[in-house]
Amino acid sequence: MTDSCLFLDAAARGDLVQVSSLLALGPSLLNRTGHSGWTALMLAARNGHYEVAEALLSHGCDKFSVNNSSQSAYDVAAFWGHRHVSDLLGRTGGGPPGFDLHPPESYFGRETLNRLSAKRTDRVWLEVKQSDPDTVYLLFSNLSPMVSGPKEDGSTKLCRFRYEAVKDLLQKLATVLVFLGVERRKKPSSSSDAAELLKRCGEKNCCFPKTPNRDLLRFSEDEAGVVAQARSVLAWHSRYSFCPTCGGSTALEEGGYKRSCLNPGCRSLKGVHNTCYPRVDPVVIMLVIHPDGNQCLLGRKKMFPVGMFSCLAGFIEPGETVEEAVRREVEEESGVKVGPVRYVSCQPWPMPSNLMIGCLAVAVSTAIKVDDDEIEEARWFPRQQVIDSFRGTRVTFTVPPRQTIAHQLIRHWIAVNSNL
Ligand SMILES: NC(=O)c1ccc[n+]([C@@H]2O[C@H](COP(=O)([O-])OP(=O)(O)OC[C@H]3O[C@@H](n4cnc5c(N)ncnc54)[C@H](O)[C@@H]3O)[C@@H](O)[C@H]2O)c1
Ligand SMILES: [Mg+2]
Ligand SMILES: [Mg+2]
Ligand SMILES: [Mg+2]
Ligand SMILES: [Zn+2]
Repeated sequence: MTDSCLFLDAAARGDLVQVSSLLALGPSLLNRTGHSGWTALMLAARNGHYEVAEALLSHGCDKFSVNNSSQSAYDVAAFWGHRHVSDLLGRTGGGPPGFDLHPPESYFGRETLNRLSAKRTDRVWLEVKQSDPDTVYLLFSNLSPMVSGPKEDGSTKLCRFRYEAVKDLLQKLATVLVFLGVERRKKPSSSSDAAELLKRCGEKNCCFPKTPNRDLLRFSEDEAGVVAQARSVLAWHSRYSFCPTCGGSTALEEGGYKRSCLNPGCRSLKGVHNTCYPRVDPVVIMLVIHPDGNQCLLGRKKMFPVGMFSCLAGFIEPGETVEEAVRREVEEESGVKVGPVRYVSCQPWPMPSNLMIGCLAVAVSTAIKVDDDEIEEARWFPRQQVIDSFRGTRVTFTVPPRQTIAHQLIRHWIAVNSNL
């Protein structure tokens, strides 16, 4: 083996002693490249060898150089999930311009409220807060929030009300009241603010939108998180009005976060039962990457807008891990077999109450056979074709809207510049 090969091999194995001694003899080895343009730093990054990466950096190696697939060492570490190494290397801008490496905070995922869950059992506190002139109320009808807009740019805003405006509504038997929390950043409140809110009660432009899938994507990030929380809890109330254990009537408790059975003999009253609390359904959503690293698998359901392709997704079944659910759903829906699975980020999806668990998954087979019941078509899309779709140049298909985790996962893959 040449010194160059020995050096690259030692870096890939994480052999700090050999890396250091070879460097002492031949400092020019530092930025030497081997197969496919990989440097020692990239190989150390690939296998998560922190100390070797640190030593190479301290000798002044070029951390910005890229291999034949345009990956920097940072891209390699980030793709393989070696967070400690990618943090060490810092952001290098390895992905194409316009593609951020870190997946952005998810739409529906921002927590602007402190839920103060401990206060849910404090009836006196809740009652005082109910009539507090500073308390803000949001109204929902058939799980749609009352909004003003849409404005010219298509965005909408939640209509906010004060106690005076809603106190009659609160008396109605059918009204479900949920305590969402207190604002983390207290906005400077002024009397004119309160007057403004009251005035909006009769605002002409307010309405309850009818198409949740589209209309719920029109909020600011701050409001989307509140809408997701409220809508999922209300959806649970609307579907679980009777006790799932005995079919008896139930009463709202704990600021709208619990329904207790009114039948004194019911088993659900003994011990803690998840049937009494709002439910969340975990769903895996995954971008499957071709074994060649340069294509991804996207599919379309019949109901999708014409030309749109998205990540495959499916409900996690009882007794299943995230990884197993990813493998099962991908094989069911596309016939493709999946090996390694890595979690990327998640998104609450309030239609009605899913938690989308976003993963990258590496395929170990490539033949596609779709499940016709669910998927109309699934295809391998080359990286460049996906980039073109995002950029709006030579568009051959459309990606889902930016508010969806599907969109963010695909973007993330482009940014990490994967080439296995
Ligand atoms: N945010 C996003 O980017 C995004 C993208 C894709 C899908 N989604 C959401 O993910 C959800 C699941 O995806 P899918 O439809 O492909 O799942 P899926 O592939 O598991 O198929 C859905 C079918 O599974 C059955 N099912 C099993 N458990 C269920 C449960 N708890 N609730 C409802 N149906 C259940 C039903 O027969 C249903 O028709 C969808 O409801 C969709 O709203 C979100
Ligand atoms: Mg599915
Ligand atoms: Mg399923
Ligand atoms: Mg499925
Ligand atoms: Zn019961």
